[in-house]
Amino acid sequence: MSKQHFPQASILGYPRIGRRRELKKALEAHWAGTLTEQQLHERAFAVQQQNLERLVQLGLDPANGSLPGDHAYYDQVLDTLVALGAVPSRFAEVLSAPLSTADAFTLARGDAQRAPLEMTKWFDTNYHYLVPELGERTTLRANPAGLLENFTAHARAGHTIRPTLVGPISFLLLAKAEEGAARSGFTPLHRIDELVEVYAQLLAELAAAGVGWVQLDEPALVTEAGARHAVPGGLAERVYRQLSSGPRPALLVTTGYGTAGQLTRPGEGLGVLARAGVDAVQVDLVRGVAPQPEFLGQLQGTTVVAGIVDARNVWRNHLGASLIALRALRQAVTAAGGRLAVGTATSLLHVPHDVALEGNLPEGLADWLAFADQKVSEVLTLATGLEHGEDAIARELVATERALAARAAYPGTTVPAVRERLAGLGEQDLQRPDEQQRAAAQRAGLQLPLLPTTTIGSFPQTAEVRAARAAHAAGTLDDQGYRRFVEQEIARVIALQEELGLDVLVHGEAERNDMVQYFAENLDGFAVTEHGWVQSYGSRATRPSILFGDVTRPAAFTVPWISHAASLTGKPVKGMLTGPVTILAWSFVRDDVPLQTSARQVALALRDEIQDLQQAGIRIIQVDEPALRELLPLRAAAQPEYLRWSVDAFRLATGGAAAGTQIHTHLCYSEFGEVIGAIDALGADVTSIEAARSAMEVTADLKSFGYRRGIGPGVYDIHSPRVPSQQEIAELIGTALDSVDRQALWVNPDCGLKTRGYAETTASLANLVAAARQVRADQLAAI
Ligand code: MET
Ligand SMILES: [Zn+2]
Repeated sequence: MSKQHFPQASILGYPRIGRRRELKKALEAHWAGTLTEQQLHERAFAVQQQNLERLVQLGLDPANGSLPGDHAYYDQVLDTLVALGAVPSRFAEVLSAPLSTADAFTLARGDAQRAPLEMTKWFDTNYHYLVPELGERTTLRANPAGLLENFTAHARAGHTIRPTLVGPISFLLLAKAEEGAARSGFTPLHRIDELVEVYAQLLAELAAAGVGWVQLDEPALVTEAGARHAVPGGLAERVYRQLSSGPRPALLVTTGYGTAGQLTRPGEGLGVLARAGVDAVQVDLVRGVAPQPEFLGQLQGTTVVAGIVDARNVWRNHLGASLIALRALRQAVTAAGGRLAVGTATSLLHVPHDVALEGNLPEGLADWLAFADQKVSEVLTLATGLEHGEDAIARELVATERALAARAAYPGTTVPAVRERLAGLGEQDLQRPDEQQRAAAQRAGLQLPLLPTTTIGSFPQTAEVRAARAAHAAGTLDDQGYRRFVEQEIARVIALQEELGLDVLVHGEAERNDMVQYFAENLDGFAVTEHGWVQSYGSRATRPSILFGDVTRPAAFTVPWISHAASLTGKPVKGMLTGPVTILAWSFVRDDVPLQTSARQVALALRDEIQDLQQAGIRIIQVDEPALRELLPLRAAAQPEYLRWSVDAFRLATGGAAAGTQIHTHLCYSEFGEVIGAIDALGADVTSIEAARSAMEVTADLKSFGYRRGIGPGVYDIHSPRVPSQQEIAELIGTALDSVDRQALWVNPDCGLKTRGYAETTASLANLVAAARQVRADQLAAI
């Protein structure tokens, strides 16, 4: 069978939330009951249509399959689950295939009896997907209705979209074994043959309905043997041979987020898919390695889609360099019997819609940036350049060179004083006094009880708090009025904590819209956007800051709030900082200096802040690193180097703290097994860590690692409004005491409380304090 030619220019996916977050608003209105399901469908369709119209306006062909059909109300993994009819057994009582939109929301949000599907980060990004649950008998049944309806509706409006699904291998590798199923050694991948049948059926139905192209995303193909999501050798070939052989639309298989197959043989994985029969294969040239001619083999007319435009960062593409790379690749691909097309490295889901929406960026910055819409234009420009030569895109090439030169020459890009300070650092700057000395000084200075209780930092962000911050940002509340408001809020939170009887207090973080953006706003070298929203999960989006220059700290910025809190109580107040890795992980970072250089710069700014906090008399300082695990490279070979510099950045930030200053850190959002060594190497005196949902598993891991310093495994899950009982918390503390020395154990929630309401927060914390007191008394009695 001769292969279909994939269009010369396309993108793998586009932001789904809408230029003004229309989809978010519609979803939330629907969940709140003010929008019917029909109205939700209409609004969502309108958002999709607006996006498609925009893409056509930017130059994508509306008819040849270059328009992505990656719409999802909540998550693309969830939609794939729906299309496969893979209803998790624990929902089988209330849901059955074919699943409706309402059913999908039940899976995503849970119901009174059932917790929602687990959510976890999509590869090394800040996007969260819902984790499918599969057992030996989970039903699998093709459910093409949603895909077909969507395709047909858009076709009627003149847009031929390319329906997109997560591919079978990635779907199973990202799924988890159903509880109970895990015991017999079952893994979801055992179901691959049945699942491939279901995909084959879906493809057949799509083909019958006139769908021209389907995109199957197989990012798991970039992981390696031994990794968490490892793909067994030979599997991709077998699966795609089978999928290619039946009746089907033309197939594009994407492998974004790295290099498919073995890193040492770039191009081999691509060749395998090509020979298996798929029509087009996309490769990630940004995070991955360019295919080498000797590994490609015969491509048999396959289109190779060169993912050359970065879809995870916001910088303008260096068109000239890209064109050179594309030409070299075209030569290799053509020699191997393939064709070359141009695309993005991954879906543009990871970047905001449009730079043109921004009105308040620092001078010049807009011209250096490319959000989704600009990236679409870049893909089109590169495709034109590749086909018709440089002259055809001369204007764009010149504009790019000019922007890059202006960026390099901008005074904030390289700040000599920062570079000199970095160059002067040595190992001694990362070193704190030895542990025993620290422990003794802190014991004497802090006088904490056994099993000290504390919280992770933020208190509920009420509508009032958000309104005051918005009024201040809009200029309707002046600085003084705002300061007074935040100080009152701090006083309220301090009084509440005293009343509850917590041992180490926090100021509550009312002044922070977001734990990263607040730091970006107060450090030079970062810019914040107005409309730069990026989907994080479901209806939630974050607005990452943009790091564009060397980092400096114009003035102490947390000190006034923390000292105010400390002035109101006799108890220790914990200063609250966000760590260097997390600040970078949740921002768009520079592409002109190594990430570790930026991490050291941020660390120095935090080091100065810690100095100032100490000077103000603050004796406990927490440096949050919830994203430490998130940036861990997918490739094992790259992990040690990352862990070295990320740990060093934390140590640089905290290395100036005196022996008597207790440094805390906080980690959440992940499985920590793989990075326990790094957590230990951070050297924090106390580490609070998410643990309630995994029944304190992490404490056992820490024990077997030999971790000995303070540890606060979270004893209640703050992601749900449920109030844990005193008994339940006491039991969790008991479990933790099986692995943790009582002198080292702290009692705290899993994470910050800012998304919670006051009623449940107060009740939960009261139970937490009571439970700690109960166990404390038992322990003291046993001594
Ligand atoms: N200090 C922060 C808070 O309490 C830590 C959050 S970690 C995602 O909100
Ligand atoms: Zn947290």
